[in-house]
Amino acid sequence: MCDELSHHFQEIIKGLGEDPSREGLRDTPTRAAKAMQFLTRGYNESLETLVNNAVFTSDTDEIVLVKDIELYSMCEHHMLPFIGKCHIGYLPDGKVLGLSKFARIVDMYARRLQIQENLTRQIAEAVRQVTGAKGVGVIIEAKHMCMMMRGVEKQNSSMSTSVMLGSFRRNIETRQEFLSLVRHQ
Ligand SMILES: Nc1nc2c(ncn2[C@@H]2O[C@H](COP(=O)(O)OP(=O)(O)OP(=O)(O)O)[C@@H](O)[C@H]2O)c(=O)[nH]1
Ligand SMILES: [Zn+2]
Repeated sequence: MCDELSHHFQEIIKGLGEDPSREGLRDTPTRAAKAMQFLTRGYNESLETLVNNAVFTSDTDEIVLVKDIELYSMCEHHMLPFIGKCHIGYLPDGKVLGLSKFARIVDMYARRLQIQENLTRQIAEAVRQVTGAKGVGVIIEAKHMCMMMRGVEKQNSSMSTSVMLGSFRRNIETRQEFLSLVRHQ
């Protein structure tokens, strides 16, 4: 797989009019193939393995918030990075998830070719599936290199996306509490 990717990167380098045999580029196809595999390693992960049964019984009945989880993803339109942070809140229903697992879930979906809206939904649905929570809210704020380095070249705009499930969707007070926790905590 890496060999095949590496071959394609060599062709890309040639297509750009560069000489893939010059010293600085000699190992670049292999490096680039490895880097790209790293950046999309989420395809090789599964929710079950990642969670590793780290779901614990708890009678907490307040919103749990995990804020400012940094994320690095690749837009599926240009294969350029988008970079930002993710906030996840949930209202447990007898079970809580190991803290680190939220960041692992974010990475599993972020490390793929993505659009931000789908990424947000996939994270929310995974958290709901794993915890059986009464409600889940996910917000992502990100900057897209395809809008900054090329195209419209806007350096200061960012995109916010959110997905609210269960009580976060139905109950305005729960949703407001989540939003104010994200803003103020
Ligand atoms: N909704 C959404 N759009 C995205 C995301 N990442 C990139 N895009 C957009 O995908 C669109 C692709 O538009 P096209 O017109 O097909 O491609 P393009 O000619 O390269 O577009 P420009 O970026 O406007 O130059 C652009 O508007 C991008 O800004 C994302 O995560 N969500
Ligand atoms: Zn893009």
